[in-house]
Amino acid sequence: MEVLWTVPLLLLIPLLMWTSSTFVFYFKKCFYVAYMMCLALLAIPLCVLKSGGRDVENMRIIRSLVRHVKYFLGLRFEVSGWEHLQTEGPYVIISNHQSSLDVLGLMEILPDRCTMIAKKELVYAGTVGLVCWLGGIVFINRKKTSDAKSVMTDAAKTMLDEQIRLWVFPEGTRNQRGDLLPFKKGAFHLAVQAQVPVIPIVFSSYSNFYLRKEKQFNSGNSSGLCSCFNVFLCVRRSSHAEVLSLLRRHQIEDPPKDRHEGDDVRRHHIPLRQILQRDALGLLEHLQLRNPEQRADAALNTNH
Ligand SMILES: CCCCCCCCCCCCCCCC(=O)SCCNC(=O)CCNC(=O)[C@H](O)C(C)(C)COP(=O)(O)OP(=O)(O)OC[C@H]1O[C@@H](n2cnc3c(N)ncnc32)[C@H](O)[C@@H]1OP(=O)(O)O
Ligand SMILES: CCCCCCCC/C=C\CCCCCCCC(=O)OC[C@@H](O)COP(=O)(O)O
Repeated sequence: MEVLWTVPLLLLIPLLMWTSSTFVFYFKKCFYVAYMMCLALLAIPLCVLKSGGRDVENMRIIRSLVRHVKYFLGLRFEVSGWEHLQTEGPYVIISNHQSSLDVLGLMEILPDRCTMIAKKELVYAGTVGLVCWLGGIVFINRKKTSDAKSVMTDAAKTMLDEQIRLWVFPEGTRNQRGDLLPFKKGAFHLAVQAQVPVIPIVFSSYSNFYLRKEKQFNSGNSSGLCSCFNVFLCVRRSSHAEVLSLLRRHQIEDPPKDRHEGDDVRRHHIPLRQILQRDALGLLEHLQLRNPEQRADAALNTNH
């Protein structure tokens, strides 16, 4: 009896996938969340066996478990600028944040001994939350600046003591408007306090295949094999000397002279944002030149 119901239901899914883009959107999103939850369930014992608990080394396991998920969603990555990540010691990575799908791009290039700063709510996300904790993710309470600041100050120390790299989304929230939100300052304080380089990474706009409001999660590729998901990652390493010279070039106040004065990093986010925008634009132009049919209109806008 149950079989009689199951068969048409199973047939209904491909039919809806074929006919309704909204269904495809929800199906892919649900699949993504459910599958990540299952992968996390698998990752938990592996992490505990490997490290006995919370440890940034667990990110290797998480990374290798997550990397194939893109194939199920029909996504593909193109990465440029790898060489800038091949740098010794700790650094802060900053990148734009469009969606929870960023996790896939992040895991694609995640360097060893690198973990993230995340909102504290994520730790309650079931098995995914537990895995985040096991992977050494630093959780902050965005509603309590003083708490978040002290957690990040501790993180600066841990970075140096344990040679850890930290990935921060300086916009502080997801943003799919095609531009960059004004940066929060924590990532730059972190870099100055730990005296480590900042490496900006730019994910090109997802708008040619993923639109949350319009409920679109397309394959977008006429070949029908998989969607053409071009995430161009522009990785540009900027040492403090570079940041400071940029500050000068933009005629922003004199740069701090040492790490204590360097605590005052209010001004750093401005040139770094420009770097992100300029690099993203450069890459989007490149994308458009190679694939003129693709939209580059969601380029990070330069009017900021
Ligand atoms: C198999 C497995 C499957 C499962 C798979 C697992 C997936 C595993 C991947 C997960 C991936 C996660 C991805 C998460 C993604 C997010 O959760 S994004 C949301 C969380 N991230 C962030 O919020 C970014 C970091 N936030 C910041 O840095 C913010 O600055 C803070 C610290 C929260 C404070 O924010 P705010 O108060 O709103 O604003 P802000 O203007 O920045 O700061 C206020 C003042 O504090 C000062 N300040 C800020 N920070 C500091 C500081 N550290 N020291 C001194 N002063 C500071 C500022 O300078 C400013 O003062 P003024 O200069 O204006 O005088
Ligand atoms: C008890 C169950 C709760 C279920 C919660 C669903 C958990 C999601 C599960 C699988 C997705 C895997 C990737 C998770 C990483 C999500 C990172 C993320 O995107 O966090 C949001 C944060 O950047 C900013 O949040 P807001 O834009 O300010 O809001």
